[in-house]
Amino acid sequence: MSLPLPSFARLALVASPIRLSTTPRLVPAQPSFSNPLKLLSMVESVQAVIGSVRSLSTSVSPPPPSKRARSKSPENHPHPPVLASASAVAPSGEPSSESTQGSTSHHALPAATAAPPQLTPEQRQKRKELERRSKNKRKDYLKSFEKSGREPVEFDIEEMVGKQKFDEILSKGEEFRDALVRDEELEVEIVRLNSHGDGLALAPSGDWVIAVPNTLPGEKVLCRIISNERIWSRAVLVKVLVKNESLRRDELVGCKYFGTCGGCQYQMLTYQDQLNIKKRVVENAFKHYSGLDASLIPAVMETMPSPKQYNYRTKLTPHFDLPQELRKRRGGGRRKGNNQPSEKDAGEYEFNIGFDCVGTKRVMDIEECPIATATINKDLPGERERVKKTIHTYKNGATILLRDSLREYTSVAEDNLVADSDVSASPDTVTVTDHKATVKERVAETLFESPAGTFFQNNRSILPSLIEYVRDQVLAFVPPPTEGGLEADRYLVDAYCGSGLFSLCLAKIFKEVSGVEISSESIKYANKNAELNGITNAKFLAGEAEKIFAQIQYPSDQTTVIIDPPRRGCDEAFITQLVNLGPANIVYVSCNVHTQARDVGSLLSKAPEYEILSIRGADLFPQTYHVEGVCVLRKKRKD
Ligand SMILES: C[S@@+](CC[C@H](N)C(=O)[O-])C[C@H]1O[C@@H](n2cnc3c(N)ncnc32)[C@H](O)[C@@H]1O
Repeated sequence: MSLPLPSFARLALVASPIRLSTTPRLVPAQPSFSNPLKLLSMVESVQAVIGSVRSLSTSVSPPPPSKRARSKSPENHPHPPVLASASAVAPSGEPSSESTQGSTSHHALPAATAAPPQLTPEQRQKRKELERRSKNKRKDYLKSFEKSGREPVEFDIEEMVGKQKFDEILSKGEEFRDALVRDEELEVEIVRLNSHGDGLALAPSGDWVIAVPNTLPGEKVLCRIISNERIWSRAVLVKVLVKNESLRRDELVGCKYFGTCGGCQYQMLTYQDQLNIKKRVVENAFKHYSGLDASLIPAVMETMPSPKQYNYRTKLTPHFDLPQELRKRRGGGRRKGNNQPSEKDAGEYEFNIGFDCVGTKRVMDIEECPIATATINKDLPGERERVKKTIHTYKNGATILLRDSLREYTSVAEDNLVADSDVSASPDTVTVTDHKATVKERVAETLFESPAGTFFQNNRSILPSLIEYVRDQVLAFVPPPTEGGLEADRYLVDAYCGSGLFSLCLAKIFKEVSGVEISSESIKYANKNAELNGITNAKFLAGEAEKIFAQIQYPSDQTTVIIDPPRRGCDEAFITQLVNLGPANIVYVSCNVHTQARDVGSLLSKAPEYEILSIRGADLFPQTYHVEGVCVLRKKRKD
């Protein structure tokens, strides 16, 4: 019987010496293998592929444990076109002559040692160059795979080209071939969105996928290829030829840069459609990354909407590269004295300050950002001007920080915090640009201070609903009664607590709360914030999240743990100790639903006594593809 051909997901199984890091990677559901012989021969076949990869990339060394997991996932649309099966999506046309030539070279890639027949010196040179590029791409891919596992887009590709073809491409080592020619323009039909909000289309060859930002399922578009990735190519939209009339609402677009700036993806959609898309992203994350049987995953709830859909971002970080001209004038630092660029000529340099363009790392000039608060937009021109005037003082490019802070807690009217009509700069808020300066926030009645350079949630308008939702999840759990028949006390562990958002907002419903956070600066402010709010039942600890478990002695059946880690998710050590504590309730909040799904799967595999009660996305970043996940778990009661 022919073996299922290896994919990189399975490749992870055999790359165990590299995998045995303390940090779990974003690895999707693994198939269970009942037949050890089959597994063994599959391992051998995978090792053969690894061998060929390693022979091409001898310098790949085990990378450090995961620091960051990329937020990508497959995407389904609220009104998805029927996904064609592999056979139904067979090539709709022959590859162009250029791409055919390209693929000839790439097909030869796994057998890089075999001498090519009768090639001209130019052809040999070209072939060498392609091999070098593929080798580098493989190296990069392996590194990123070690960090974050299989990319969500790969699930889309596998479904679109068909599993058999997908596995075949990997086994032949053809996944990095230059399948499409750069700058080539192609007419394609978008069949779905990926988790980054890009439309995905099958290339004419039928065994490759093209991602085209700013397109929607069902649309026919003209796109221009900009780069080849792993089994897919990036393209930019040239023109929508046939638009999706039921989804595309270009009149809703609220920004003059939309379509060119890489910051937002969904401005051409109604808000409800944005929420529906995000719900599908959460569903697919749990389907592909939790490794759980579908029966254990409850139906994903409707996405929690943001009261503000524009002017909500309280933090903006435009960046810039050092102008080439300035670099040249510095002469690599060799020029001395009066020849050095000075304040006098700072204004001469032309450079952009803003965000990356769609699909590239080129910075585009951004003078206003309608998803940022009106206060930030009021102060953005001044900050840009300051950078332009002082550019000669920068050694390199940099990122500038603008944070919207309340001036005083007392003066802020509730509707200034949340109303969508707040489009002119509020007199109650001020922009802070110094990383060390203090930012003031209020979430319902709870007041917060934190240094501008540390973490605080960026959409102030949705925080009251988010906190209320989490509070309801905690209160829905009634701890077993005490001997006197009274409701027992509740305890909270707030892991990855920042400056105390969850613990302090919820302190009232607990007997005691304990927060842990790696940033000692944030912990300093968490303690200050407890004082600021007159909260006396909160303790905070600076350190790795798992350190908290040695510090608390809460009765597990009365304890809730809130987890809100960075994008890379929780460390294995944390999950193990969480399982040892065995709290009654777990509320896992995450800005990366893929690592969240992975961690929840890992938790349930270690502790099957837990069940998932609910999964829900929260829209902290309207107009963009980002979605925050909230997953509630509970220990099954014996009674
Ligand atoms: C997404 S933020 C959440 C913060 C807080 N819950 C809030 O909503 O404001 C994640 C936090 O985890 C912290 N962090 C990162 N790695 C950590 C670790 N290994 N242990 C504890 N905290 C960590 C970061 O400093 C950051 O403040």
